[in-house]
Amino acid sequence: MASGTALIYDEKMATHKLLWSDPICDIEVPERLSSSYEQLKSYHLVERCVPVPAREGSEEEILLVHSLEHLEVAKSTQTMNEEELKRVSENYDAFFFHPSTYHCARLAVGATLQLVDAVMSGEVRNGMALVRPPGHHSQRNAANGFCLFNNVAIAAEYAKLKYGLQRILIVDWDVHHGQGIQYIFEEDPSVLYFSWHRYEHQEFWPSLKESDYDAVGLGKGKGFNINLPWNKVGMGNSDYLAAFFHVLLPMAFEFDPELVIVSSGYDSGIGDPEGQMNATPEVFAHLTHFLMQLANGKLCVILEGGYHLKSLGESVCMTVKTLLGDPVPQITGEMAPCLSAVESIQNVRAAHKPYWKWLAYEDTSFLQNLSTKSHLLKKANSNTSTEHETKITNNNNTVKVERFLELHMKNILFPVPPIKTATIGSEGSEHFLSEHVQLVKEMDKTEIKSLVSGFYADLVEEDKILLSLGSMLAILDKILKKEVCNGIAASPTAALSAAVALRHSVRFGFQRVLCVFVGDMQITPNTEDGKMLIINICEKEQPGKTSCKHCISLNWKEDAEGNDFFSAVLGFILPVAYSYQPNLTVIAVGPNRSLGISGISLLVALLQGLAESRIVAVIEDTEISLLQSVAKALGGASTPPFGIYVPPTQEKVKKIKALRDQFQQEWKMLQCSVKDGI
Ligand SMILES: COCC(O)(O)CCCCCNCCCN
Ligand SMILES: [Zn+2]
Repeated sequence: MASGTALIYDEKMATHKLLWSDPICDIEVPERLSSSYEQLKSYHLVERCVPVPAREGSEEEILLVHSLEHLEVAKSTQTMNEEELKRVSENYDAFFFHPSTYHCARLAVGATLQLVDAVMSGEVRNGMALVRPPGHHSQRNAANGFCLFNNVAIAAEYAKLKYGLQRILIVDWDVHHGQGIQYIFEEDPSVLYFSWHRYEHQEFWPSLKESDYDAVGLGKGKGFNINLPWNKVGMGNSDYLAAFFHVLLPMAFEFDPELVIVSSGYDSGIGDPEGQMNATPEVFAHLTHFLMQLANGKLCVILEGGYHLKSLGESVCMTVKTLLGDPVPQITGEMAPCLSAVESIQNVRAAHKPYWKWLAYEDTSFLQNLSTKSHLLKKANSNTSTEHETKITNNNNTVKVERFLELHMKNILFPVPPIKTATIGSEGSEHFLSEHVQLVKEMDKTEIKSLVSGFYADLVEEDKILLSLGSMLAILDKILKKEVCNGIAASPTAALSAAVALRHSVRFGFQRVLCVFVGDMQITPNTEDGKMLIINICEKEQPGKTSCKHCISLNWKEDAEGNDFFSAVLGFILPVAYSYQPNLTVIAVGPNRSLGISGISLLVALLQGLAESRIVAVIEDTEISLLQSVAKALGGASTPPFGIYVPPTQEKVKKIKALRDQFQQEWKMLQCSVKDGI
């Protein structure tokens, strides 16, 4: 498994600039690149990356996507004077040429391809290319929206040709629709293109009908083009996360890409004049973290838009920090997607139902009365601004946004704990030690007894159990004191250890502890005070135990063939966990687990997006291979293979839907459809 993060930057790409006055293009300034790079330096992130030089993309590489005519026109501008440059620019929508534009655009293509090579060759695991001019609007025969050559589209064609790839995922989180990419791949089933974009019912540029949710691809490409339109401004962290949980991630895991390329525009971030959205920089750490679990971690992030320099710089730093494997910062804001976002999510899921196994049993009955429904929604949306809208209006005064960004940025980049994972060097633990893991000295018996005597003392009759509790507590203490990021403890009684860990953490002062317990949970601590949230994944209904807000049991028996657990992880566990906003996560695996190792490892990897990646794993000491796989997931040494994808059965989809209906008022990140009767 490759390691390391590439950073590709060449200051020559800052030469391209607007020579005349043009209120549309004047936001695409050279400082976008230089200030992002300076910000990375100021957070000491440049030195932690593997520097990879840019190069000029060759004409042949550019012709993978563009016409010879387009190339020739671009080439001819190098010797033009300002008058001629202005004239040729006027042939395009929102584009400007400078004498250096052609050279810069070739560097942008070359930088992107250098990143693809570095990742595909295994020289690095992932990386980011800071490039301009950007690419996702440019088309076979036209420049458009500040873009001359389509860097990301060329990269996908290049990767297919050079590495024989058959499944490439492009995620476009820029706030504009990358219509260029859509046109290039809309009949191509080997490239899955996902874009969200400000749309406002086709009001917002480029105001295309084909940017709406029902543009699903053409011919063999049907189902491989995903458009998620934002019909209101002010979308925030919860809307973006909901889009990942309920649309992109289930598609991505079913597609199982061999490479992930991000059209990484940050104009979808707070403060940006183009996007007018509310999402804060740390959301890009979460989005990046999710995509790192795909394609064995092979992830290429390519800069597109982003025009508020401070917001852009912070978001770039959040992205690179996460690519480097640092803990993911706590997400801020109310975890509740707005009505308009949920409506778009519901629409795009319905549009894609015919093309995806995970959507086979999607309830699209709302389409029947869509005519009245969408009319009602539009009417409702037009005269009543949702909470987001009001926020954005009073956010509009840039002073407030600037102030927010100043304050917000200070405390984001918290000190990274030096050690990632702690465990006890007890017998048998040598299997799951890896270079990231630090041995923690055992607690002595008296100390343990005092700690444990408070509760469950009667349960602790044997020394063996006492010792294992001591080990777990020694590890847990390191995490609670933030000396390490996460830890793993083997235990003869996982249920008891988990219960002790929960109680100890709450007594230590952690107010919201999430516990995901896989298997039979003999002891269920009292969760009335909301300081714990327990999700118990077990094979069968526990008699007489009904789920409540803070103690949910999810009956799931994994399919024999492979991993069908995605829909539960993505559609239920993560949305509930993100709604709860825990500041510590305990994942425990007891006897009679009903999940496979790959499902549990994927869950551990994804749960690292919570609580600044603070996780303690408590696992039955007989589960040697599970201990190894979870230790790898915690150490970040490798993304656990998530096994063979198996779509959920109708019965399981119904089970998730029933739980979602039961809890979506409490845990609002579960919402992915507009309830009947607006
Ligand atoms: C990859 O390009 C990055 C980008 O998507 O941010 C470019 C935005 C172009 C925005 C053009 N606005 C035209 C308004 C016309 N009334
Ligand atoms: Zn954009």
